[in-house]
Amino acid sequence: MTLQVPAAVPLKAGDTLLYLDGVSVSFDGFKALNGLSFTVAEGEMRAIIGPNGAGKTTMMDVITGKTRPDVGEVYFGGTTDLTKLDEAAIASLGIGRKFQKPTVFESHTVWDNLDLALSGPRRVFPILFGRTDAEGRRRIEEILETIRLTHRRDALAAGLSHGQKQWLEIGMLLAQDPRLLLVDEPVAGMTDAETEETARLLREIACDHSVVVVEHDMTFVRDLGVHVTVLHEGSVLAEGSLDHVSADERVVEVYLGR
Ligand SMILES: Nc1ncnc2c1ncn2[C@@H]1O[C@H](COP(=O)(O)OP(=O)(O)OP(=O)(O)O)[C@@H](O)[C@H]1O
Repeated sequence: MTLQVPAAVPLKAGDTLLYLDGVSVSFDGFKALNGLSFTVAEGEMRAIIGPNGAGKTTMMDVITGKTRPDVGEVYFGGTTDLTKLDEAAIASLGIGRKFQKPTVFESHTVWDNLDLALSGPRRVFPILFGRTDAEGRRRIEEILETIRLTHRRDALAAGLSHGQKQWLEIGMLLAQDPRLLLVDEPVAGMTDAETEETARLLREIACDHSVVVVEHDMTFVRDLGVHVTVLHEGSVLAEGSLDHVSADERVVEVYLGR
C-alpha cells in the first residue's frame, strides 16, 4: 500500500468536498475546459447547466480520472489530489458516476442488479449462492424504497420503463455507498411524471449524499431547488440560484434564450 502524503494541499481546498481550480483540457489545441474553477461543499447538491459543447462531460471525465487536465488542481475531500489517481482509485474513494444511458443488467431482476452492485465484484460469489446477509438485504430494501421500485423487485430489468431503468441505475450507484454522485442528464427521455419524481428522488438522496447533476431540462433544475453553475466555453459563466443565473443577460444570451 502506498502512503499518500498530502504535500502541497491548497488551504482553500480544505473545507470542500470537491475543489477544481484553473482546470484546462485541450483536444488538438481546442480548449474543452479553460480555467474551470468551482467547489462543491460536503452534503451539497449542485446542478451544472450550459450549452452543448460547454465542457460538462469533460468536467465529469476530469473528476473521475478518465481525462487528465493539462493544468489545474482537482481535490476531493480537501486533501486528495484526483489528478494523481486513476479511474479505479477515484471510484474507490467514493465517487460514483451515472452516465446518460442506463447500463443495467437487462436479463437480471431489479433485486439482483442491486445485489450485484452492493459492494462490487468481491460479493459475486455469495450472491451466486444466495448468501447475501441480513444487513445486505436490509440495504437493498431501503434502496428499493428510495428508487420507487419496491413493487418491481422481482421484475427483469429489461421490462422496466426508461425512467425506471434510470432509477435502478441510481440505486446501483447508491449500493456502492458513494460520498459523491455524479449524475449525467438523468431525465433525458423521461415522461413529465418521471421527471418530477426524479427531482423528488434526488432531493431525498441529497439529504445524506453530495450530488452533482448535469441537466438541460430547466423545469427539472427548478424542481431540484439547488445552486446552479453555468458552464460556457470551458469555464464558469455564472453561479447562484436558478433565479439569479436566469437574470444574467450573458446566461440568457448563450443558453437560456436559445
Ligand atoms: N475526445 C475529444 N476529442 C476532441 N474534442 C473533444 C473530445 N471530447 C470533447 N471534445 C470537444 O470539447 C468540447 C466540450 O465537450 P463536452 O462533451 O465536454 O461538452 P458538453 O457540455 O458535455 O456538451 P453536451 O451538452 O453536448 O453533452 C466540445 O466542443 C467537444 O467537441
